[in-house]
Amino acid sequence: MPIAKISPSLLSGDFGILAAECKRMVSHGADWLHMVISCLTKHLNAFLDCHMMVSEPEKWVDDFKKAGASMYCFHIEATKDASALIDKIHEAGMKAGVAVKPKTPISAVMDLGHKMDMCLVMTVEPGFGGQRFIAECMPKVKELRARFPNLDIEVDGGVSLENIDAAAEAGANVIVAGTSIFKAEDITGTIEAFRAKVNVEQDKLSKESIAV
Ligand SMILES: O=C(CO)[C@H](O)[C@H](O)COP(=O)(O)O
Repeated sequence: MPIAKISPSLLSGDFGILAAECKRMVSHGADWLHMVISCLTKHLNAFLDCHMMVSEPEKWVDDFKKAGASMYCFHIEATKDASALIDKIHEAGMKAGVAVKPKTPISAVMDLGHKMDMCLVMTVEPGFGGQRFIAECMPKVKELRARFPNLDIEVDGGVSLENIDAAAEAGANVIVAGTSIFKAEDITGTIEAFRAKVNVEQDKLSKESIAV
């Protein structure tokens, strides 16, 4: 049962982020959650980016904070008041991420651009690893990056060496990868290739914004 993915990211320093996939954990109850996240924080000094693929994301904020989560990323489709939920997450002392499913227009989160710490643009339907990267989501990343040059933008789902160029060129700077990392012959080399591509594109974007 995969519960954590390594995400090479600009946010992350040398270790990468551990993006906990919280749908399965939540289904096992709060004790299981505390066990897994507390255990990770005990043994790893990593930024814990928790992607909450759950309904009623408001319910889990305090439990995740207690367990040691660094970022609480909820789905825009799962809440009626995203702005209030971001406030609640910040008050609890975590960073707030907002995830958008492939069919949800990016306009759904544009008003939150100055408030959220990260936007996760899903590149597969949430559910399971090993799906095909949906390249049609890249214009959403591009639009978000054009409007918010300093926002962390994450992509998650089917990301691999074949499509990292498209994601990085669109402006994504936080990469979640499961299959392409864990099935790679050279895991370190694959993470380094992701990181290098993201860094090159982020440098280009920051030079462009200075020039404007
Ligand atoms: O969150 C997920 C789907 O909901 C997966 O974990 C995500 O798609 C990453 O896995 P892979 O890189 O194998 O696609």
